[in-house]
Amino acid sequence: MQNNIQKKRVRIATRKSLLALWQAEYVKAELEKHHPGIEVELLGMSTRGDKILDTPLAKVGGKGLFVKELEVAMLENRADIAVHSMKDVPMEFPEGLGLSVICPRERPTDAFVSNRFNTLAELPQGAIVGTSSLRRQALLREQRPDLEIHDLRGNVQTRLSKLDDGQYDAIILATAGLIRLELQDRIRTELSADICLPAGGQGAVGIECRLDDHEMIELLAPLHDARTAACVTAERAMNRRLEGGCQVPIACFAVLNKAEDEVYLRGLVAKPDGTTVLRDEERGAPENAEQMGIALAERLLDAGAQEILSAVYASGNAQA
Ligand SMILES: NCc1[nH]cc(CCC(=O)O)c1CC(=O)O
Repeated sequence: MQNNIQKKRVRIATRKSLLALWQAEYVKAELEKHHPGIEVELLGMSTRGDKILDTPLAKVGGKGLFVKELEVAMLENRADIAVHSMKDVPMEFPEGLGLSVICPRERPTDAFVSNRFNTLAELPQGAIVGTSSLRRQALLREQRPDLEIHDLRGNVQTRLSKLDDGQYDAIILATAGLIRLELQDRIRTELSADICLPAGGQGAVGIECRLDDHEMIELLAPLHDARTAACVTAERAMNRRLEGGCQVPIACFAVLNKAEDEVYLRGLVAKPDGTTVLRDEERGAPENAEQMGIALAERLLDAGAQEILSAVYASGNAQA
């Protein structure tokens, strides 16, 4: 195939939240940097996840709540690519679509955000903490069974304004989103991965496109970060084997060492009330990231994860 790229126009499908727009603008700027003269356009869209705001996220159901409408736009050729938070991207793609790029990861941790307290340990008995993620809920309860966890929906700004209204003593948000929106001043502490292991893909941005659009795949290639991709591949393989996404009490987080020859993957499956947290880990070469994720998932299943996940699904507290 020849190397001179013909395509000069790229339409990016994106959600309209400030965080989604930041991510789409980031991809636009990167494309413009690597391909001077290219024309990049943002196509803002609402997804079901954006529209249903009054129901706890874990009960809304349906995979890919935040991505489906963007995928339809690509399949109908109204858009060329979609930019996603990897945490929200389902394990399987519609036929003809796939991830072609994973961008360099932002900080992957969760952040403790409060107007009155500096750390989780400082919270008084029975304090109210806002989060809509079963993973965060379980891991907070593991540390502090006395806390009251209340649901918290909406985009990052909405969640912060609910905190400021006094509805919660503290809330937990992804550090990456706060940094991207220049809201890092709101972070009191970053929760360590030992306490609050991140969700698979957290902090990473991915680009989905039509798999037969070879010109687009070639255009996007310079945005790919192989190091982040190795980590996210291991995390997603674990999630896929557990059939879990970000709406079940599953966490997985991989790091690559400096020599770039070893991936260290940690995973867990928790009861939503935090009384049981099954943790395990795996190390291996980046080329084996996928197999590592599967192996870790299978050990967790053997250790009792199947039972925990079946109970979560049966209670209707998670999307299938
Ligand atoms: N589920 C919503 C979502 N998806 C991605 C991020 C943060 C950015 C990222 O992880 O890349 C957030 C908000 C949050 O969890 O605080």
